[in-house]
Amino acid sequence: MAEKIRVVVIGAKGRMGRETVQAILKDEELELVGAVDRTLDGVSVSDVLGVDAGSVQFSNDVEKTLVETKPDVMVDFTTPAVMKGNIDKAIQFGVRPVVGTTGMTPEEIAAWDQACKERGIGGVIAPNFAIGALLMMRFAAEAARFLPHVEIIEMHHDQKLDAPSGTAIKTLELISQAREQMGQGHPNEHESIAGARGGEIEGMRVHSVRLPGYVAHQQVIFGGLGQTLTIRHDSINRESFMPGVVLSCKEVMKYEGMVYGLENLLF
Ligand SMILES: NC(=O)C1=CN([C@@H]2O[C@H](COP(=O)(O)OP(=O)(O)OC[C@H]3O[C@@H](n4cnc5c(N)ncnc54)[C@H](O)[C@@H]3O)[C@@H](O)[C@H]2O)C=CC1
Ligand SMILES: O=C(O)C1=N[C@H](C(=O)O)C[C@H](O)C1
Repeated sequence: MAEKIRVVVIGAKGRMGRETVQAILKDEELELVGAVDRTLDGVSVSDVLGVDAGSVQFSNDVEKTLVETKPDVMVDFTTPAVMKGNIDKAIQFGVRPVVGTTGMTPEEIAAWDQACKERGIGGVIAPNFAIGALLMMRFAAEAARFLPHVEIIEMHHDQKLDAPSGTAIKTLELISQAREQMGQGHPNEHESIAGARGGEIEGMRVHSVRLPGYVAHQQVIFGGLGQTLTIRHDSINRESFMPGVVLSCKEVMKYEGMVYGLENLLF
């Protein structure tokens, strides 16, 4: 049998991290060799997460974990503030980053792409790993060719740090590539409450809702003459992201450079 792909998970005690640990443990081609989270050091992953992770212990030190466990792949589900340093370290040690954490700039992605190529390794940055969300983005880009007036409402749990979501930003990027540059709405519109019209990317408005009860949801709403079209995706739990995470851990072994968007590995 081929050697397993060795994976460490950073942010392993978080909502996405613990789901990822379980998905890796279930997959026959992947091996969990390390788990990192902020406050945990030398504590059994099995004990903390209630799974059978063998002898793998938590560490609170990304660099030490990368050096000692020599993984092929580092999966990051942490925070916008710490994810960047983790990607830099992974590339420095020749470990392929698979990043779900949102909140990076196009310039940073371009620099990591260059660094991965220089190191001869692949990387994945995926604002959303759920196949339904990728299809939503694809259909939205297609719809924008015919109905170019568009706004997004994204809805997430109230513990999310970044707004708008990485998925909303990626959707608007894909739409702006698909439609002609244009203005939207009334040129003289005025907000009597600041922020009422949401954020703006290339003339398109995005509205972020944060409430308990939500997981991850997005509506892309198009308006045309006498009609509207709404494309909606709902992640009703975090298992929805796992096939994409597992696929990325495998595909990232096969190329060089940083891929931004799982659609580039799927479609
Ligand atoms: N790409 C995708 O499909 C998805 C992406 N996300 C993104 O993933 C990120 C994480 O989301 P959640 O799991 O919901 O957050 P969370 O808050 O539940 O988990 C983050 C974890 O990172 C740990 N952490 C923070 N600083 C750390 C450090 N310096 N070193 C090691 N660990 C550290 C925290 O202790 C926590 O356990 C967010 O940016 C979110 O937007 C979430 C869901 C899906
Ligand atoms: O924080 C989350 O939960 C999610 N974050 C990602 C994003 O910002 O788009 C992906 C998904 O929406 C869940």
